Amino acid sequence: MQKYTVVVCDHIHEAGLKMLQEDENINFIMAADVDKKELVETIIPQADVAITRSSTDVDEFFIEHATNMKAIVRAGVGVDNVNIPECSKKGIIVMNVPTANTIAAVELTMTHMLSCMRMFPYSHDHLKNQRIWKREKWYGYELKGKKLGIIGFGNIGSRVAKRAKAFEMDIVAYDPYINPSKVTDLEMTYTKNFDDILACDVITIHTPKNQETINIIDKEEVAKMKDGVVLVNCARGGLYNEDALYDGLKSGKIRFAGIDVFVKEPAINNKLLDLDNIVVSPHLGANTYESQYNIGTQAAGNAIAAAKGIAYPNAMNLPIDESKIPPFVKPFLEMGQKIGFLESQINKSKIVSIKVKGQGDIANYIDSLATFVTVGALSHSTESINYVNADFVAKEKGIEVESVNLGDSEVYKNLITVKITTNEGTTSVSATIFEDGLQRIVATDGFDIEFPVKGDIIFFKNSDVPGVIGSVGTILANNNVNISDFSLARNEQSEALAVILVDNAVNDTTLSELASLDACISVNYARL
Ligand SMILES: NC(=O)C1=CN([C@@H]2O[C@H](COP(=O)(O)OP(=O)(O)OC[C@H]3O[C@@H](n4cnc5c(N)ncnc54)[C@H](O)[C@@H]3O)[C@@H](O)[C@H]2O)C=CC1
Ligand SMILES: O=C(O)C(=O)COP(=O)(O)O
Repeated sequence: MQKYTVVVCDHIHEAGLKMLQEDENINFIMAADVDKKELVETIIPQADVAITRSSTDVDEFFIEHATNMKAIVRAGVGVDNVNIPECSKKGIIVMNVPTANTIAAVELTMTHMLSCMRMFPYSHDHLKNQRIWKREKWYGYELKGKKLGIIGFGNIGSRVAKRAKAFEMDIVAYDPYINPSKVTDLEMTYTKNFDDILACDVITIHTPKNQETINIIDKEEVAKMKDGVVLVNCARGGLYNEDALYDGLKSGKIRFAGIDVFVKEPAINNKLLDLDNIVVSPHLGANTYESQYNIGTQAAGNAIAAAKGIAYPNAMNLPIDESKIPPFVKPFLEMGQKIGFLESQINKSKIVSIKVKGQGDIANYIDSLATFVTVGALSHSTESINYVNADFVAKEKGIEVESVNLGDSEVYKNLITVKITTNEGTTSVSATIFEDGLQRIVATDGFDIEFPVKGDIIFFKNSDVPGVIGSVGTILANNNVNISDFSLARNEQSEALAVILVDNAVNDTTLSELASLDACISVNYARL
């Protein structure tokens, strides 16, 4: 029985572990307590799939050792510690579990916000640990009537907004990547001006960590804020520059901060911990039983599916999200791959360029189509090629891949044309899919000729003189090759092309005999 190894690199809910344990095709290794260097050097090389959380960096060191890896499942949302481009180069699919911990992160954000307003952990400590009853020391502020600036209005940010509204806060949201109505429909203020956020009483951030968002709040932004502002960060360390945060808290410009995440975790030596006006938690945004149950079971299910090659839910580096494409696109992608494969067999030499043109609605998916064509074109020369690394492999091999959207199609509803240039020449194939689902090539190398995209195909090009078809038929018959379909076309240079579909594989002797006919210009053979 085929067995796949799934390595669990960080702690996930036991219900997820049970799923892995009970699947007879899965050999599961629990490595959450293994030292990270040892994990990478000794266990990761065995893994078909790894499940990780924020404690395991999927960096170059990790990826270098992931010699068998098909997929990585990030059991959570943020993938800032996963080097996705390097994974793509190696053909490793990266998946996350995007919404399973939303509520946990939302509720932790509210916890921090309220804790900051009432200095709750400090009054708690005063009474519980220091046994001091001093009510006059602990005056706080109310959320009601305060302006809350939310940076990032996605799954978490938008839900924080709804809860804050229930506390009668005025919400101002900054997120350039959403439709403003997502905010205004909730009777909240949408802004494109970041200064509007800086003018708020309380600011919370819920964006991914990337080049655009790192240090989105730095010294300059803190300087523009209201005196006594409260800052909350339950997204990622470094979105608020930690030095700016420290200085702002130290000076009192920032009255209080609620921080769940740090640039370097575990953050036991972070200087922010020395301050008296900060509430901290050790990256607990996702730590509820409900959320960890959801994440653990979803991550395990997705890891099992990926290990078996059945599905890659929430894959982040596939060329196309299959759940979001209209049904007519997928057969075109499959056909594009077949055409790439077909053309690579006609000119068997180094590919220099691949040009993919689309007409009709399919033209909107031309980049994805180009990826599938590339996979097909390189599949016999590059064993490790797949949809994830196709673009990188092509670049590495110096192959120029171009995709062109030609807009509307005149004759066919949708038409794709694939032109592949090698050191030995250029081939071009145009194809469509008819209403009945039939995949047909409708032109090749300037000949208008129609034939199905399947089977064993001989391309016989000759000078257009009498008697050639008979001779071709005789050679094939003498070699026991049965013809299933025969199409013929001529061009203006008095050349003819016969595309002959045959029932069985054609050997080199047969092809040489065909090539030796006087009228023959070229013979090519492809198997799909
Ligand atoms: N502390 C914790 O344990 C947890 C932290 N997180 C963090 O929270 C982040 C957000 O999570 P979700 O809301 O689920 O993600 P999401 O993808 O639903 O929302 C992110 C939002 O940020 C917006 N955005 C992106 N760049 C922006 C920019 N430059 N300025 C303003 N807005 C921008 C996006 O348009 C999107 O609406 C995650 O990326 C993760 O890093 C998530 C879960 C738990
Ligand atoms: O899902 C996220 O982005 C989180 O930050 C949660 O991280 P964790 O899985 O708890 O290490």
